Amino acid sequence: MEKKISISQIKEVAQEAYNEVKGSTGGKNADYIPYLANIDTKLFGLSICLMNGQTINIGDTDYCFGIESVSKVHTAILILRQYGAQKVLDMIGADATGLPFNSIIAILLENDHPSTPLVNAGAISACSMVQPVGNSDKKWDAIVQNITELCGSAPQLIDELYKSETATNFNNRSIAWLLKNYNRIYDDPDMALDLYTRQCSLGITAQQLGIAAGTIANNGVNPVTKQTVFEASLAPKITSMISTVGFYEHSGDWMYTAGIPAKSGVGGGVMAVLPGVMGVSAFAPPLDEAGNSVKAQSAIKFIMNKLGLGVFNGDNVTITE
Ligand SMILES: NC(=O)CC[C@H](N)C(=O)O
Repeated sequence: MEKKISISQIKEVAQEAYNEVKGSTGGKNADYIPYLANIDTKLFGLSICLMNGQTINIGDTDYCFGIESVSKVHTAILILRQYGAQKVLDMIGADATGLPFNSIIAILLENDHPSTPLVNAGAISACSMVQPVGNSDKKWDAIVQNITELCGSAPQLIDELYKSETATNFNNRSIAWLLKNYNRIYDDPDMALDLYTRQCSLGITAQQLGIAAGTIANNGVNPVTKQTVFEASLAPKITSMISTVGFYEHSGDWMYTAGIPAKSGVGGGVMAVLPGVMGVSAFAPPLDEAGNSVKAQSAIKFIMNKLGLGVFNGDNVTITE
């Protein structure tokens, strides 16, 4: 069905979502990475990027927080750009795990397969695939360049977070070497792990993530810079991956209740993609038990439900002035 929504309606509903959710006290900061435990729990930002390049920003949308697992989406896009959809499917996979993001059992259950680039195992594997293989500095440049293009501006490494995470990432070290054992690491395992840890430690704002989500929603063309970042045919590939596993073991509940593919990070960021309509990002540090920001989920769900939007609704949505 045809559905028309005005920009002022979106602004109003976004403000309402923000006001509604702002005071909620549920969840708690990630504390297995010491840096994240100390971030102000009250920070809250909400950002929407429309296909005409207009952004709507409410609250702490300029605050630079740890991108963490949201970066898995960006680097999945990078390897899709470098290898194409079929190779990514063959070398990593595109399956849901139904298990926590750092699960080792998931690797064993999938018959040695990292499942998807959007859990820790597949993300470390993705970092190992980034070209040029064998050159850590150039791989890092490619990762940062790709994120910069998706967001329309550069992320900034949070050195303290990088150190904090490197000093405590024992589970991820096991994952990297287990994958090596199964021939699912395509470069040096320690290098792949370090690149993964570093990309998770990049600082990003909700506004930047909203624009990256908007770039995916806009079939690879950044709505703000107008740059074609990736081929349009890759957009449904990345969106399907986000919808199957973006919230880990809560992904099904999320799609059922909110109707929008979204990816979380333990830094409190969430990036959500409504193809052809908008990118939405929200940031607030306290997390639920699966590592997804409580306030970000509530705010995005509120917007979707109130506007009657969702990828499964079958509507042809037009945004009017
Ligand atoms: N879900 C997340 O954001 C996890 C990212 C974090 N760097 C980790 O590997 O544990």
